[in-house]
Amino acid sequence: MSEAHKQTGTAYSPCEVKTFRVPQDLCSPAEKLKWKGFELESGEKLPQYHLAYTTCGQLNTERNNVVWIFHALTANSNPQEWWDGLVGAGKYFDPAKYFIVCVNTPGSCYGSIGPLDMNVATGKPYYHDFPFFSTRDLIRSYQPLRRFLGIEKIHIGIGGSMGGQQLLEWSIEEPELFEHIIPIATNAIHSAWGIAFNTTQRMIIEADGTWGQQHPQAGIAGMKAARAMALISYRSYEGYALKQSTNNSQWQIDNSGESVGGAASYQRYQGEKLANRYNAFSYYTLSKTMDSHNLGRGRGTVAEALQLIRAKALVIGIDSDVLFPLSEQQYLAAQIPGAHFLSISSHFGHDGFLLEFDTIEKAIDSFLNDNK
Ligand SMILES: CC(=O)SCCNC(=O)CCNC(=O)[C@H](O)C(C)(C)COP(=O)(O)OP(=O)(O)OC[C@H]1O[C@@H](n2cnc3c(N)ncnc32)[C@H](O)[C@@H]1OP(=O)(O)O
Ligand SMILES: N[C@@H](CCO)C(=O)O
Repeated sequence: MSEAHKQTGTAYSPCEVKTFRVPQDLCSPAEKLKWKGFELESGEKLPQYHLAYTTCGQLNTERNNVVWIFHALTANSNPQEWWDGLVGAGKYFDPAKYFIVCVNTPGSCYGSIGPLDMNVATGKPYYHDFPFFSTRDLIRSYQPLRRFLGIEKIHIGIGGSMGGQQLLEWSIEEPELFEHIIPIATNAIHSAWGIAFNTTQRMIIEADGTWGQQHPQAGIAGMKAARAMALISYRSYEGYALKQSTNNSQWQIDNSGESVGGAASYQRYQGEKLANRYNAFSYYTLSKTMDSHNLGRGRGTVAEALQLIRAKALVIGIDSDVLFPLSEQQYLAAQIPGAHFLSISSHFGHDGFLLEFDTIEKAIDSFLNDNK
């Protein structure tokens, strides 16, 4: 454990976003001495990398109050911003009780090593040459941070979608680390259907004439269209009908025949909304990370890999999720020893894991009480 984390105070500590640099911040001289670069599954070696991470609350003296939250495709390391119904003062994951940790995924644009960072080998930003991180590489990059934070056990690991993929990888890589895991709307291996959606998004970005440029805004129009297309897989027919229908009296078309308002403007707005906070390079590379997800790679079969999990597991699915359908979570629960399965009813489809706070909170609470 690092000197900085030997002091375990009891005072409430709000969320703080920090940067962990490897090898500079490796916690022991022995670890520093052993450092020969971070080897990715691809064989590429990074001489250094950094992670943006958020901690909320404090590690208690027994070191048994850790909640590690994994974010999905486009979020950042602060779950108070995107899981505000579950994380924060007075919420289920209250920093007064738990030491909450969340790391921004490498490849993202929210502080961890990403495509707009400088490549030390060239002195220029990586852009298209950003090294490919698999989901397994992501969790391996978090391991030195865990040691730095003095964490030997994680009481609860939780994450949805790509966050759940990382959680499952880590639960297999270090089976004794997690006491409880709650993978939500996720899978054991990324499906042909999911890869088809992600590949199509990349094709849309590639079709943007600016994509070949070495510029932070390259491919941004493509990314807007890709996001709008992907949103259809993140939501559901019912969700659109509920929120975006234009009834006959309100329905209008402009002179070119384009619908005004409703789903048409919603799709455009959502593309713009992402473009205001993200870049096409991160979106492109992280979609490939998601496609690489395969718990069985190098471990026999997917089923054999899942059977290595030792944590108590609650697997949650969302009944209207067309991207990660319930059959994927039913499979996880059938293979993880002793796992429980719960289907949540929601109109929000896959994105329900970011929106159905009350139901998710009740499910977590009852699971933890039953598994004390
Ligand atoms: C640094 C960061 O910001 S990271 C945190 C944010 N992002 C993440 O965590 C990533 C994961 N989150 C998400 O994917 C999304 O935020 C979700 C799924 C949680 C919710 O999606 P949202 O877009 O917020 O919700 P929703 O689909 O209801 O859309 C609401 C927005 O669309 C707008 N909107 C709704 N209908 C329409 C329409 N017909 N036409 C135009 N705009 C519309 C609303 O005004 C609202 O705009 P606002 O976000 O600027 O206030
Ligand atoms: N809305 C989610 C989609 C993938 O789970 C995100 O942007 O992270």
